[in-house]
Amino acid sequence: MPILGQNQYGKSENRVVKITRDGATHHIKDLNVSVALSGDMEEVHYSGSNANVLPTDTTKNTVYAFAKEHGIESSEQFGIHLARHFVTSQEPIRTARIRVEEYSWERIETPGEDAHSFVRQGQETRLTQITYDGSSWEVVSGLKDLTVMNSTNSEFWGYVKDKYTTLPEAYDRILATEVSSRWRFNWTDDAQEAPDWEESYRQVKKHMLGAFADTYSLSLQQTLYAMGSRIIENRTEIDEVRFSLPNKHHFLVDLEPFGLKNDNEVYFAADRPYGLIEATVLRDGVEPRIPVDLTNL
Ligand SMILES: O=c1[nH]c(=O)c2[nH]c(=O)[nH]c2[nH]1
Repeated sequence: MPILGQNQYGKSENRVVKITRDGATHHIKDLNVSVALSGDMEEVHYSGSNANVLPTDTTKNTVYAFAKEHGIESSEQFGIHLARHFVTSQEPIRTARIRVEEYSWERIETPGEDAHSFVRQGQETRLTQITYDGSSWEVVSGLKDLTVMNSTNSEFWGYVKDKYTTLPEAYDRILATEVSSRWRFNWTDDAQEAPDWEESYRQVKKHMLGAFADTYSLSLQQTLYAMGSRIIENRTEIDEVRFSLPNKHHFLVDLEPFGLKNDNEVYFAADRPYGLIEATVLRDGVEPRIPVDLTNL
């Protein structure tokens, strides 16, 4: 008889918006929450017995009920509450994995006292993934779609050249990328004090952007390592950072045919193909756990 391999189930992409009303000042948390549960689920696959199956519909309801009962302090805190609930309340459920995408809203400043108008931020999407097996936690947070550019302080030269190489060496180029990153917290058990998740996110983003801006870059690889190192060196709660950085190439346009000199001013922004630079930066002595392919996380 064929054997059942890894399996998980749950409701994906529960869109939950929580408004907290502090008088006339309102606060928004806007999340996309995906629940994946696993445990003693052989029977439902082998015979169709649903005796161990908490319906995916119930997992959806739990997300909404928890938004009311526990509030949404941070994506991480919310995910931790949910994961703990599923594992501790249902015997057959051994592991819960909660993924959260968070969309941020910026307040529209108005002259009056009211503070209930918002504009969706066009910047990054914040991410977290919580995994709980009843004894230890793994929290991997991150972001995607954070587009950044340096209009100078980037070079690329001295690379290998073979008979197919045509790329001219660049001594002053644009460096642009759309950052996708994940970072793993070293908080793993309830006995340790949990990090301040909101402050941690703000600081990680600040260090990431600071290192991108400050690094005089000889390659995107070097910039990536600088960004990761800045986080590891400044944030003791984080042991591992992974980046996937598409090199958003900007090619100088040849304006000679029009009798014009292009003095590093006019570029063609290519969307594909793109160089894809990916790496993990780790605290010394730590084993990597973030998957190599971030699209799987
Ligand atoms: O920063 C870069 N790294 C590369 O590996 C590379 N390869 C390439 O063609 N351009 C670049 N730029």
